[in-house]
Amino acid sequence: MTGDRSGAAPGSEAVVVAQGTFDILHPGHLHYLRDAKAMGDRLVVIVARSTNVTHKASPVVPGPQRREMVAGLDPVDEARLGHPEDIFAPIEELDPAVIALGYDQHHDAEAIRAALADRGIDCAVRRATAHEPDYEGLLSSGQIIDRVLDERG
Ligand SMILES: Cc1cc2nc3c(=O)[nH]c(=O)nc-3n(C[C@H](O)[C@H](O)[C@H](O)COP(=O)(O)O)c2cc1C
Ligand SMILES: Nc1ncnc2c1ncn2[C@@H]1O[C@H](COP(=O)(O)OP(=O)(O)OP(=O)(O)O)[C@@H](O)[C@H]1O
Repeated sequence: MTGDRSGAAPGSEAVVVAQGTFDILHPGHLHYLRDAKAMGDRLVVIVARSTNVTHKASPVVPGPQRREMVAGLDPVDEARLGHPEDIFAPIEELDPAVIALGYDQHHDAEAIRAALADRGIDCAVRRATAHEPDYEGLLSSGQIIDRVLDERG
C-alpha cells in the first residue's frame, strides 16, 4: 500500500482514519490496520459504539475495552470510540487525508465520498486488502464466537 498524502497540507502529517467494531481481535484486523497505516503518516482508528453496530450482531466486548485493545496495536497511533450519532463528526474534527475502508466493509465508498463532498471535507476514500494467511485461520470475530459456542457452549 503506498501512502496518499494528497489531502494533507504541505509539511503536515497525513492522517488516515480506519474504523470498525473490533469485537474479538484477529490477524485480519491487524492486516487492515497495517494497510491503513501505510496509506499515510498517522493512523487514527474509530471504534464503533455498540449501539451503532446495527448491520450484524452487537459486539460482546464493551466499547471501552474494544478501544483499549485497538489502541495497543502496533500500527495504531490513536484509537477512539466513535460519535454516538454522527459518524462524520470525528472526520470533521480529524480532517484526515484518507479514510481506509476494510476490504469487505459494508460501507459504500461512493456514498461516503458524496457525504464528504456535501460537508466540504477533502479526503480520499480507499479500500484495504484482504488478509490471506498461509494457514487455516479464524479471521472473523463472528466465526471465533461461533466456534466458541460450538465447542464451549
Ligand atoms: C467514515 C466512517 C466514520 C465512522 N464514524 C463512526 C462514529 O463516529 N461512531 C460510531 O459509532 N461508528 C462510526 N463508524 C463505524 C460504523 O458505525 C460501523 O458500525 C462500522 O463501520 C462497523 O464496521 P464493521 O462491520 O466492519 O466492524 C464510522 C464508519 C465510517 C466508514
Ligand atoms: N480477514 C480480514 N482481512 C482484512 N481485513 C479484515 C479481515 N477481517 C476483518 N477485516 C477488517 O477489519 C475491520 C473491522 O472488522 P470487524 O470489526 O467487523 O471484524 P470482522 O472480523 O469482520 O467481524 P465479523 O466477521 O463478525 O463481521 C473491517 O474494516 C474489516 O474489513
